Amino acid sequence: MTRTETARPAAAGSVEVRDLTREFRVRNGLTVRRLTAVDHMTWSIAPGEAVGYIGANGAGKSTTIKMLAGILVPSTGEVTTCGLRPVKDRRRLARRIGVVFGQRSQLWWDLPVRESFGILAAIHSLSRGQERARTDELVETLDMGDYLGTPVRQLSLGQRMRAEVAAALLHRPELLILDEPTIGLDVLSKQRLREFLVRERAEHGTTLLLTTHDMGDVERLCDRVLVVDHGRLAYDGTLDGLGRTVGAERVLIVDLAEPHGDLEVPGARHLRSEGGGLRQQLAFDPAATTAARVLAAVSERVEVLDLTIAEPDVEDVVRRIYERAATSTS
Ligand SMILES: Nc1ncnc2c1ncn2[C@@H]1O[C@H](COP(=O)(O)OP(=O)(O)OP(=O)(O)O)[C@@H](O)[C@H]1O
Repeated sequence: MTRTETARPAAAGSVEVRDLTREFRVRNGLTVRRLTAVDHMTWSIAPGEAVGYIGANGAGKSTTIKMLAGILVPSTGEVTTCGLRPVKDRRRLARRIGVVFGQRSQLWWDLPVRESFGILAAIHSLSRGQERARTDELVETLDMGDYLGTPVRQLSLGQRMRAEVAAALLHRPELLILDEPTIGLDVLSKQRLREFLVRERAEHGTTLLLTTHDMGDVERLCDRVLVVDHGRLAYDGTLDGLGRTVGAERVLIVDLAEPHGDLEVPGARHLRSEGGGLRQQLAFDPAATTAARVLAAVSERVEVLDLTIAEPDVEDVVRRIYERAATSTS
């Protein structure tokens, strides 16, 4: 937290969800059926935590987030965001949270980025001085100087996402909610955005809640993971714990100097070979061994020119959780 900031209230950035349910009426021809998108969920997030909210397509993530932000009304149950009732206190809440929906822009499409920031600063009643100081800080850390004068519609996806995140953080919210912040970004843009978010949290103690299908986001940014499955909470804990719970594997991909038959090394499972054995993939359980140990074992046998470590895919992890849930209830 910076020295210039005023003390934050006790509930700063917290979220509390109790028995939260949201149903939709879905029309199919002449029939209307009820769909439970969020199903009696109970969990909370403490001030300053960084939480990944993950689950398969249609699991109920966006619906939950919309209720936290006051965009959707719960069917039953309770939600408290930063100590406020999101729908009733929506305007007060808007001053205390920042929301980025990857697919939807909060910027003015035809205006230069700088002007969008100016409008948002006015909406949040920032003084000229506050606006300038905060914009300068965000422009520098997010490296946006080159396109501040460019209309939003002309920005690349990576540039626009940086501008979206800056827009959401302009008023220095206690809670930042990001829905798929890195979707469609190239590796460098993802890395930049993640580094920025890590720094922002460290400096301002901002609570972070993000939905993502990219395990890298969760790994780099989150202390805790909530997994949602068909509107219900399926897991609450650390990412390591999640990997252990479902036995999520990582994959070491090695490029060899010479073609070689399928590599068999202790602690790893040969997945596939390509290029006549020049590139090989080995799966390993990060709870049981490390990438360094597997690589050392490979290097004893062959000369390695290059390597990559593939993270477990979030969909894969989530699928495994469903499989476990299905077998434990059958
Ligand atoms: N306005 C709506 N009307 C009817 N059904 C809806 C509405 N919004 C969401 N749903 C349904 O609710 C369920 C949960 O949707 P939601 O968008 O919350 O999922 P999600 O986990 O965010 O998925 P994704 O990862 O694809 O974004 C889905 O079956 C979806 O079709």
